[in-house]
Amino acid sequence: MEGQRVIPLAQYSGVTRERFLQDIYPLRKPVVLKDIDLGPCMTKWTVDYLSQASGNKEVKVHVSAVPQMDFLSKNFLYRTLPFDVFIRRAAEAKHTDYFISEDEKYYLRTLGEDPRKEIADLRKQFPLLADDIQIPEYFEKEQFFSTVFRISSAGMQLWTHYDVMDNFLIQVTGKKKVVLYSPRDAPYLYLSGTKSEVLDVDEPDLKKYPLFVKARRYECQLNAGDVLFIPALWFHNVTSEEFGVGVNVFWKHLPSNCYDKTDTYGNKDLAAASRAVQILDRALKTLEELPEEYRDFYGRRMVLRIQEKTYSTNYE
Ligand SMILES: O=C(O)CCC(=O)C(=O)O
Ligand SMILES: [Fe+2]
Repeated sequence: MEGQRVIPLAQYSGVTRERFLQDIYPLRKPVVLKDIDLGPCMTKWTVDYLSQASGNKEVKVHVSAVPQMDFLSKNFLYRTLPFDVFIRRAAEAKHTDYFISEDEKYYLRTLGEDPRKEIADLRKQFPLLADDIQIPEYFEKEQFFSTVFRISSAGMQLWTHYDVMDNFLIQVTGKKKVVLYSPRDAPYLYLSGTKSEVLDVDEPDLKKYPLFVKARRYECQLNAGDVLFIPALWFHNVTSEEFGVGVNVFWKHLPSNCYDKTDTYGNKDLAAASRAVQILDRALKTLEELPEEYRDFYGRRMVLRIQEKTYSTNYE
């Protein structure tokens, strides 16, 4: 976007668990951690090796004719492929076998065996490969939620969204550009559930999304070996500049009973948040019983009350 200010993320090198927990985690801001020992995956995870290690495991992938995936127009397909076929296609620019076109793009976000009930865990779904990666466990064992493969073709862009768990996005191979927005800027992102309708964050349609200019754009480049800490609720938009293999680990920042028990992706709103939204919907339905003049009056007063009671004064 013309002239928009970009706020670079802070970067730290060789951060230990102790330092992370003391100095970085409490700030609840995204940061890039460099030079962390991620284990043998850093040299081992070539296309050939990945294909051989877990080749015949079936994976469900996103396939798109264009690099910018669009959840509104659904310009992508879901297809199932053996892991080795998927890896080869994601790594090549032109395909001889394809679903849509010879330059279609691929994206994999791994799931549990039964995606509705089971949570993604590399140790269960890819045990051989899981041994190659040393996940920075800068949280208690009980807080662990999931480990997810994020593998994409060069150019692929994933829409802006938030997740409800804390997250380390570990870039093992390839390069990514990640654009982030604070949870505070949610009012400017035109949300549809957990996703932003502003798909093109570089050239947004400002006639359609005029408030988007107010969203402060944080940005980082992830190179092989980098780990991005994404706190829960921080929006992220990810573009793979090269074919690359990433793994992300979600963990629970709050006590387990705060989360939705049916959440297998790490992106269902907290149980109390969903309940509050339902109650608000009922209040809105009730306000419809009033004539416009009164609805407006009580509506404005309720907004004020919500602001007074919920907004944090802890602004930067
Ligand atoms: O890197 C990607 O492909 C997306 C990462 C992401 O959305 C996440 O880790 O929550
Ligand atoms: Fe995410």
